[in-house]
Amino acid sequence: MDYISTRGKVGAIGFIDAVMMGLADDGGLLVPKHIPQVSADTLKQWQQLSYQELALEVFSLYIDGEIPREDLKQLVDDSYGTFRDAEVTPVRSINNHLHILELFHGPTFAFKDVALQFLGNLYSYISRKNNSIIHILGATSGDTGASAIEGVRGKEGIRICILHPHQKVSKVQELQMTTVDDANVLNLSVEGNFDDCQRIIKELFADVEFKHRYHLRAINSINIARILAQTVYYFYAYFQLANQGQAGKVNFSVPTGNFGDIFAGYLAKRMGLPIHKLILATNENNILERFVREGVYQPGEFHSTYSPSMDIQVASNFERYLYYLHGEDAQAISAIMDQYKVDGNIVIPADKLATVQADFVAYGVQGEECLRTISKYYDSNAYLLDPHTACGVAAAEQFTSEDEVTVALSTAHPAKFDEAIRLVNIEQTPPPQIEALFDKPQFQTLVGGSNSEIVEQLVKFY
Ligand SMILES: Cc1ncc(COP(=O)(O)O)c(C=O)c1O
Ligand SMILES: N[C@@H](CCOP(=O)(O)O)C(=O)O
Repeated sequence: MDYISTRGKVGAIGFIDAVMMGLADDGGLLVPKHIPQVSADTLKQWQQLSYQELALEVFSLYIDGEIPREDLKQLVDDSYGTFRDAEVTPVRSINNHLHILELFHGPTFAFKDVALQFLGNLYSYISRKNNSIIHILGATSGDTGASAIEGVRGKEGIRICILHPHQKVSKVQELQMTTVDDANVLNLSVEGNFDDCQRIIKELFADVEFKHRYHLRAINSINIARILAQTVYYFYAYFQLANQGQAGKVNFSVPTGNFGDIFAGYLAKRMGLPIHKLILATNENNILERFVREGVYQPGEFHSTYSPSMDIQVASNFERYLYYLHGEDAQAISAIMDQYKVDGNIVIPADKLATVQADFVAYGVQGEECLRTISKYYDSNAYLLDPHTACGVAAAEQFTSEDEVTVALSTAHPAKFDEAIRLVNIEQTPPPQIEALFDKPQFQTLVGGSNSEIVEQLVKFY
């Protein structure tokens, strides 16, 4: 399988090179040259597979023999052996129309573990096999950082530096990252918001000489491996419903920030999974909702919300979608992204907007509605939603017709966001792993938001 850049200036490279490159060297994002197609017969065969078996099949399509199957199987088994639920990503039925896909049974209680347990092990594998130096640089609004650190802490040959926005992540998220005392981990708490952190790391990755000199590798969803791993649970959830006799139209509702998780759903659909609607849910940071409704992509004012991990204006994976929206025309994307730097917005014509609106429906959830949704499902079903999941569930309510069911992706455990849960007067007992964090010392360095300050820290660390 070959990978190419959305901007057309990185030629066909293999899977491992794509993982190691992270952000494409021309500033674009890597995508598979051809999206593998899964036939109806294959879907039928896959329906009975365990999560691990299914992941092995999906990864094999994209890795295409570059990693021997036995090794890949071991990577998959190691990655999902750390999950607390035997099904890895189980589906819970709430009512006849709503099912919750629980993606938070990994070590850090967020959906990021599904991809980052795998990517951590993959980096370790590549480092051992190819003697490669792995210096991970990532930005987080709270969950990716904790999960990536957990995936590689203490691993030989790997160092990881994570930038998080100072005091803009939940207490549990902060503790999960900063109580790790392994010498290969550096946490930088940056004055600014997540978009600032993400902009800094992208600028450093775009400086190809710097990136190569310091062997910088990505763990954010700019890395194509993240997206591929996240497609697996769309298939798995669909099969779980099919196995329960659920025929008919199946939607997925996805709380969205960086457009990574919902892009994985889009990819699964393009591979042949018969997803009906892809419902895009945002919080007040609703750039993507506005794009789907109006065809204008324009960062707006930053809001701190009850769902802080989705407090994102500049959505990394949007460029991957634009690439498919423009018929895989890398020249067009290169021109659009150059013009975006000048204009600060992207406006698509009416025919393309019609395609967008066929691909997605979107709903922006305000804070009060998010909290109301948490209370509602707690009272009616004794089910506690985290605030990100609540956005997805509120959006599912808007778009699920009588003849449809919606799978709402539950992207985090509510114990990670107790600040919001307390506002609706719900007392939760945190899992012991989370409770234990409060007794541990923290390790982090507070830095200003300038690139030079970050570079100074990185050069010392790597
Ligand atoms: C808990 C949670 N939900 C939803 C999202 C949104 O996912 P994505 O950025 O892939 O759109 C994130 C992170 O971005 C998250 O941490
Ligand atoms: N919500 C994310 C933001 C980074 O997104 P990613 O999917 O590109 O890693 C987080 O929790 O850090």
